Amino acid sequence: MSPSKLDSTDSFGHEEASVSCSKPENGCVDSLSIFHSEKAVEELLQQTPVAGMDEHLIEFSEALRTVAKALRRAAEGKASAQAEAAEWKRRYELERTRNIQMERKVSGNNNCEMVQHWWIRSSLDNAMDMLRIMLPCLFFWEVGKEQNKRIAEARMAEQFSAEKNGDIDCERVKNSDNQSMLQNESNEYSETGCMKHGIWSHEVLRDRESDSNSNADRNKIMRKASFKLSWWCNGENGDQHKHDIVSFERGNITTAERSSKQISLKWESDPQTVLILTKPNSVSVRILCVQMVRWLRERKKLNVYVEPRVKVELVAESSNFSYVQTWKDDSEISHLHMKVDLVITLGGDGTVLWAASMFKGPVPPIVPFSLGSLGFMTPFHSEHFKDCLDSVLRGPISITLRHRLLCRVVRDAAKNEYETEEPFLVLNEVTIDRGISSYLTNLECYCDNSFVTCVQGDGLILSTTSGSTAYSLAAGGSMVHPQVPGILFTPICPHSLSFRPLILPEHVTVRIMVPFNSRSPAWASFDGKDRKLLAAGDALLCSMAPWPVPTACQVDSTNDFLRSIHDGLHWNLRKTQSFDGPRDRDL
Ligand SMILES: NC(=O)c1ccc[n+]([C@@H]2O[C@H](COP(=O)([O-])OP(=O)(O)OC[C@H]3O[C@@H](n4cnc5c(N)ncnc54)[C@H](O)[C@@H]3O)[C@@H](O)[C@H]2O)c1
Ligand SMILES: Nc1ncnc2c1ncn2[C@@H]1O[C@H](COP(=O)(O)OP(=O)(O)OP(=O)(O)O)[C@@H](O)[C@H]1O
Repeated sequence: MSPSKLDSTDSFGHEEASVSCSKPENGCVDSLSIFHSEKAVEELLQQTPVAGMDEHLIEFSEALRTVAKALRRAAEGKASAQAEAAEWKRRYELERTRNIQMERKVSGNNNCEMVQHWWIRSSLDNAMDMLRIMLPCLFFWEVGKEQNKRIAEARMAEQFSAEKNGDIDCERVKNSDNQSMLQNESNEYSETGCMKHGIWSHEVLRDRESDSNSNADRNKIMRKASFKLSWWCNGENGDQHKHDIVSFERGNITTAERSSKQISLKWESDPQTVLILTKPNSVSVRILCVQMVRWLRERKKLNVYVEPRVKVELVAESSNFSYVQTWKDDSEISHLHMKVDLVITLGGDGTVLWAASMFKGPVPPIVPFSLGSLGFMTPFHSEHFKDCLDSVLRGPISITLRHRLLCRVVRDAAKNEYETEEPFLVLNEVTIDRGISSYLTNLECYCDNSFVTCVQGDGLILSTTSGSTAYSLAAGGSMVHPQVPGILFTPICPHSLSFRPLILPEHVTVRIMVPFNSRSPAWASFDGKDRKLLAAGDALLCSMAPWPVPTACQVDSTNDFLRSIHDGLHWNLRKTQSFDGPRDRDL
């Protein structure tokens, strides 16, 4: 609408009402015309002799001003979203053209590494995913109403369900063979489709070494078992409507998605490949491993992977175990997550830590059997392994998504070269202590660049909530439900009476620095392993990793956690006071 049209409006502003209705054909208001309209409304209102008019007219003119302003803001927002979408589209087209050319080259050379091919497809997928995210955003801007948000959600669900049925999947050869998952965090988001109340994970994988005995099988396409995650609260429907953190429309602040939801894993195709990891030097573990491998292969017809050490043990037991698969060198471990549907651990908590440490990126669901002395993370009993595995393979199962910390050592000499040191992913904690030094450690601690404190004592533990029942607990930290996202900041023997432990939110980056005036260096260790020297000027950066460790629950994460602190630690165990004796009768 032009300003001149507005000039002809009568003094009651009737024509003004058409500002909000008048829209170009594409259904949205052009930002320039809105700007003019708003200006025109201002001018009109100034020209209008307000004095002497009744209150309704004044109210009406105020309302017009508000409407015009709101329309301008909406149009500006939409324009910026459109510009962003156009930029993504342009990048996508550019990448596609480049990749088609590269793909032609790759297909012309059969000896060329498939790695390259997968990487290209993965980049394409990333771009596609961005577009998929941007389009519903645009849709929100244009319509801007609750009801239409629901339509957009339904569209996204349809799209993912189409993928699930293979409409898009056939185009997607996912999970690049790129080993450096840690260097390309965005890969994580291209590997799973995300929905409001669930995640689907379904990938078509090219298995390069599915059967090392058969060359014919080398290029066989292997489909990893697909599953769906959904989360729910006790007594609440999983499809409940998501609340925004802040609702501007009604002026009410409501909380975001609750983090304490139970997560359930439902297989959408049958698991085919299982990796069994075992605690070394244990006779009971070895006996159980033999029985389990046999049962999984003969009864469940599953492919079984074990560590090279275990393969040697199994073949020594019987040559029939030659079907069991393993790897020859450690570099192959980085591909395991692409082949394995399920990991089974036979041991204690240390074996679960070991299993987690093998996956430097996404981790398949872990079923931990207890063959240790404590077992905070090992809820399954080995005597009933057939029933347990039957129900896990059938699904659905409750899982605990255990957060991990991503830790990087940054040397004073290489402050701007993070990639020079390989990062560590810890499931329990990273500990910075005085090692063999007899001096107090002196550590400067920062949280997102804000100074926290200086630790003077034996050291500091930065723990996950899963690790809260391990070393951090022994150092006086709180026990925290493993599904609570957060970083525990627990000093070890601080030489100060007031140094209480902290729990920091999950989104922060903690930086621990050994100051130049420190009398001695410090040592960092990761889940109790891999000690690294931190000299004066060196720092350790620690933040929440994007790849949690999913562990299967016996009942659910809360029940399992409470059972483990009751059974494992005898938490708050006290004889109940008897009924007889003195009473407070006056109250
Ligand atoms: N003073 C201490 O309590 C202390 C000292 C050093 C290390 N640790 C813990 O040991 C862990 C390494 O475990 P490991 O098995 O390789 O070494 P380990 O064999 O020395 O076992 C240490 C003990 O910690 C228990 N543990 C491990 N993770 C746990 C968890 N999340 N919750 C409750 N208990 C847990 C184990 O069950 C085991 O009993 C480290 O990550 C650290 O948390 C504890
Ligand atoms: N597959 C493995 N290869 C090498 N080391 C392993 C493996 N599994 C476990 N470990 C190591 O063996 C040690 C003991 O393992 P674990 O904690 O599972 O047994 P445990 O000490 O008997 O159990 P608990 O701690 O409950 O008493 C740990 O330090 C762990 O890192």
